[in-house]
Amino acid sequence: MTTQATEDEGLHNKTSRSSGALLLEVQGLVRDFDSLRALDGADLSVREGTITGLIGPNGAGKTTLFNVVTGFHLAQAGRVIFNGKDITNLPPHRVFQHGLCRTFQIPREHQSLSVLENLMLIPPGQQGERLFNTWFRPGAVRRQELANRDKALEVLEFVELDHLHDEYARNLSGGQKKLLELARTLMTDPQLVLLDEPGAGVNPTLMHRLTDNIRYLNRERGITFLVIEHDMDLIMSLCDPVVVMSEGRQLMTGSPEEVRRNPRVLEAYLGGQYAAVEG
Ligand SMILES: Nc1ncnc2c1ncn2[C@@H]1O[C@H](COP(=O)(O)OP(=O)(O)OP(=O)(O)O)[C@@H](O)[C@H]1O
Repeated sequence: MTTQATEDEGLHNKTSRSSGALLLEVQGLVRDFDSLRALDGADLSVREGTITGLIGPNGAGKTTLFNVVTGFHLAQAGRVIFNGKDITNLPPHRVFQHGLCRTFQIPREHQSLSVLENLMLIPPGQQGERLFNTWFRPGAVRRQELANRDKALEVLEFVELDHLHDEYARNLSGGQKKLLELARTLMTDPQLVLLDEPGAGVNPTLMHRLTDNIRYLNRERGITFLVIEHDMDLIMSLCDPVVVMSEGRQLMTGSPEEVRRNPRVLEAYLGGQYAAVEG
């Protein structure tokens, strides 16, 4: 690639990162657990086309924010706007139908189902689930099952788990389970995927595969990502912008470099993870 092309590409990325439409807006979220305020007026924006990072010290409220945005926990105050629609406190399956998917810090695979079956469970509005269709339109149900299976196999090939399609999900390694989690989100053609610590417990080889997949899906399929991660090298190389949370609210948003240099960010990490940010 020529220098000019590289520069043009850099310019294009920079422009799209700063000017893409707002896809997710989190405004003033509050969530208490008994006397503990886990989210204390949390704000966050994700622009279309970005891989946005979400960092912060342990207990900052990152996973709680994911849980509230995706309907797994109720917000006590604040709003979640996705694609211009208010989705605050919708149940998880309704959030999912809007095109917003997530993975979990600890993968939630169906252990006693095969890898392929784990994916075939996913698509919303499966014809076979509706009693009317099962009785009166068995052909349509069968066609959809076959289409789901084809799509599942295609997704498994993409994440390079196709050779394990018949394996029980419980037998996968930690890294393979993370890939399966990503694969599950891809069954729905999502607009935004929230990844909760995709790198945790994943060996370097699978980590490269996972980050390559995320970059490809972002660039070629237009999927936007919001990524919680403690591995600062991964965040700094994959994400732009990076949002920093501390004590239940946003501390700052900036480029990886701006975040790395901000003294308030270092201060927030003092007492545990200073080295991780600095390094
Ligand atoms: N279901 C829950 N019940 C009670 N307290 C909770 C619950 N979920 C989270 N918390 C508390 O809320 C605070 C924020 O937790 P959260 O998991 O959102 O932080 P985090 O930034 O994701 O941390 P980490 O990086 O360690 O995963 C913590 O003090 C945590 O103990």
